[in-house]
Parts: sequence; C-alpha cells; structure tokens
Amino acid sequence: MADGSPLLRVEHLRKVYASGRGEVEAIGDLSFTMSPGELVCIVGPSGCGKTTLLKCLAGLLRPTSGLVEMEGSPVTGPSPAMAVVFQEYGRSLYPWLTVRGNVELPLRHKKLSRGERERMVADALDAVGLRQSARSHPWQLSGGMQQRVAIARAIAYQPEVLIMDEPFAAVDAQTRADLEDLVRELHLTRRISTVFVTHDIDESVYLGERVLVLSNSPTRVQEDLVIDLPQERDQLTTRALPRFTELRTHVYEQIQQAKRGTRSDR
Ligand SMILES: Nc1ncnc2c1ncn2[C@@H]1O[C@H](COP(=O)(O)OP(=O)(O)OP(=O)(O)O)[C@@H](O)[C@H]1O
Repeated sequence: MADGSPLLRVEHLRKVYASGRGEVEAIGDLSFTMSPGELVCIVGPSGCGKTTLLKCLAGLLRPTSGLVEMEGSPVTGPSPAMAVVFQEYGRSLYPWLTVRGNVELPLRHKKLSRGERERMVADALDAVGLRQSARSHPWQLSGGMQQRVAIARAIAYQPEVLIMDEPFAAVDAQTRADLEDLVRELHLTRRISTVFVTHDIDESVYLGERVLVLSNSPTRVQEDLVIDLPQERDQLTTRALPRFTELRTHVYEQIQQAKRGTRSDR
C-alpha cells in the first residue's frame, strides 16, 4: 500500500438491528478511512454503537448498507486480515492450553512450518514481555498478564489491522498504564495498524494519532481529531503537557455535545 491509498475504508456505513421490540438504528451514516500504520482511537457516549462498528469492521456483522473495504476489497465475512482483542481476556483465552498454546492456535490456520510457528510465537511473547510464562496456563497469570497473552496472540498472527475493543477496561489503573505503554511500543516498533475503542478520554488522547469521536446512536463520526503530540510518549511527561490537557478537554466537550445531540466546530 505504498501508493497512499487507505488500508481501511468505511463508507456510509449503516446498521439497523431488527429486534422483538422493533428496529434499533445503531449506526446512522458513518465514514472514515485509515492509512497503513496508523493508530486510531474511537470514543463516544455509552451505547452509541462502538462495538457494532467494530463488528462490522471485522466482518462479524453484516451492515444494513454501506461499505467496509480492506486494501480495496469489500469485507463480507470474518476477515483473516484482522485480529480482535476483546475486553474479556478471561473468556478469550483457552484455560486448558498453555500461554504458548494459546498464542500458537491461530497460526495453525496459516501454512507455516513448525519452526516458523515456534519462532513467531517466541517473538510475540518477547514483544509483550511474557517469554518466561510460555508454559503457564492463563489461570495462573494476573489479569494484566492474561491480556498480554491475548495481545501476543493477535500480533503473532501478523494481522493487517489489529482491532481492540476496550481491552483494558477490566484491569487496575497501574496495569492499564503498563498495557497502554505496551500498545504504544508495539505501534512504534512494529507499525501495526490499530483501531482502539475506549471509554476513557485520556486513554484515547494518550494512545492515538487520531481520535474519532462518535455521536450518539444512530452514530456517525462527529469529529476526526488529529493528536499532534510527540510520537514518543510517556505516562508522566506526555500527560503533563499543556497540549495533552487541551486535547482531552476538547474530546470531553465533544462527547458532552454528542450526549446532548449537538455539536460545535472547533
Ligand atoms: N443484537 C442487538 N440487537 C438489538 N439491538 C442491539 C444489539 N446489539 C446492540 N444493540 C443496540 O445498538 C446500540 C449500540 O450498541 P453497541 O453495543 O454497539 O454500543 P457501544 O457504544 O459499544 O456500547 P457501550 O458503550 O455500552 O460499550 C444500542 O442501542 C444497543 O442497545
């Protein structure tokens, strides 16, 4: 994708759920593009349709209308080009497999020699700092370590896009800060294209190169904000920058407006 064309294109996406109580229009008319190597955070009011959007991106849910395109091809079903990390690490790891077994599992669907598979698993475990825990089972690890296993599994697979759905919502604040730094480090060292959904405004500004603020349901992109903070980020110095405060205040105001169903331009 060296020609500047987007990696991911979402155009006029609309999703209406049909339920017993009638129709729920979760996504109204949503468009954005993402370039290779970007880290895009998505925030919005509770229940605005973030998970619905991620499921449409990953091909897990069929849109009512509109288009999701990966490298120029429509996404019509679960895409092998994408890996998803969910909030519930406990439910996404197999307790009867070791850490190594969990990370290796999706690679079994790729045509790789055993040696290549082992190298990729070891590399991914190194990247998340878990080489020493390869033989443990997930239930022997802390919540933060289990989420690292889920991240290792996703990056070992070498997806075109890594999708993360509120991945750190269930861990304590210190672990969360460590995991945020892990995502930044993986982004800088491996240029993994990442879509990261979060409820946490500060997290979206700290992690993202762009923040998409979604409107209330039926959702659309209320604002596509460039995060012009230095690429090298640090929990203390970055969060203490006046620009960080300006950006998080701006996103906060946008979300308040989204909740009220109004918007103002910057
Ligand atoms: N399977 C479904 N059937 C009917 N309505 C649904 C279904 N899934 C989601 N919805 C509705 O669609 C809207 C968007 O839900 P979604 O879970 O995508 O929002 P969200 O932003 O991820 O929520 P949260 O902030 O709680 O994580 C909500 O009104 C929700 O009730």
